[in-house]
Amino acid sequence: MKVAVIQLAYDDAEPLATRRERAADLVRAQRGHDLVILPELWGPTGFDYSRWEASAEPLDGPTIAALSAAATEIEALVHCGSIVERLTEPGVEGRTLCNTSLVASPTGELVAVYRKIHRFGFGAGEPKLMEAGDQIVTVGLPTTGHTAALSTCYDLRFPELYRRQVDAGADVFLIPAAWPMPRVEHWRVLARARAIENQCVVITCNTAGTHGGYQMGGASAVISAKGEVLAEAGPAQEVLSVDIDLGEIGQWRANFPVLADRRL
Ligand SMILES: O=C(O)CCC(=O)C(=O)O
Repeated sequence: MKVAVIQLAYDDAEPLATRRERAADLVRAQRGHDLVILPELWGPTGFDYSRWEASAEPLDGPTIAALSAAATEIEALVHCGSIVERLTEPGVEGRTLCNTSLVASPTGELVAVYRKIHRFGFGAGEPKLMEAGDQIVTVGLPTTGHTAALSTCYDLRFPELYRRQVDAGADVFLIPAAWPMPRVEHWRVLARARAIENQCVVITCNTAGTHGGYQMGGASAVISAKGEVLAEAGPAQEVLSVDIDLGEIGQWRANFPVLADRRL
């Protein structure tokens, strides 16, 4: 499976419509890849919370429209990163926003919707303004027989989520983020840990640039089920293009069957 990881850079000045067009162009430029992935909240911004209300959109809004058209054009599965979703009715905490990841199929259908379970902000940002998701979400990787599970940014700090994804049949983790530079070592180490402990391929897609006063960490990566870093981006905008041998996951799990030794 050939994957393109689009580590998008943005700042506070670029209008959302321009950035959406730029992201769709970047996806279109990845013809020949089976899977393309964008970062978390690349449109509304990860850290300028004041923009979230105005940039919220429904699941069938302009972001999925632009990116599902691009997915159809290049016939790839496209993880659109995440949007600020406008829910059709208030959730259990009375809010109408969610940090929601979307996946478009190679024929342009919306095939996965994941609402971020662990909200980041310690009382501000997501916990204050958004509902939390409560569903494990997986998506089949077309023609491969493998299954990817979705999570977002701060979720990476909660290993129990990934065990549940493994129990749901996942052997690939797709993790978009807006992870800041001061904690980039946590990002790198935790991504490798999730790969090693779960014997899963991990594909992370972070943001670059500075917005809302926060410098983003980059270091998006593709990590094998053995925990080898197959490719890693630097701190600036960059597209990683990696051919992953998904067959190695089963071989590694058979040769070193650590998951079979779990004590539940
Ligand atoms: O956990 C962290 O250090 C960063 C998390 C984050 O920025 C997010 O979830 O948006």
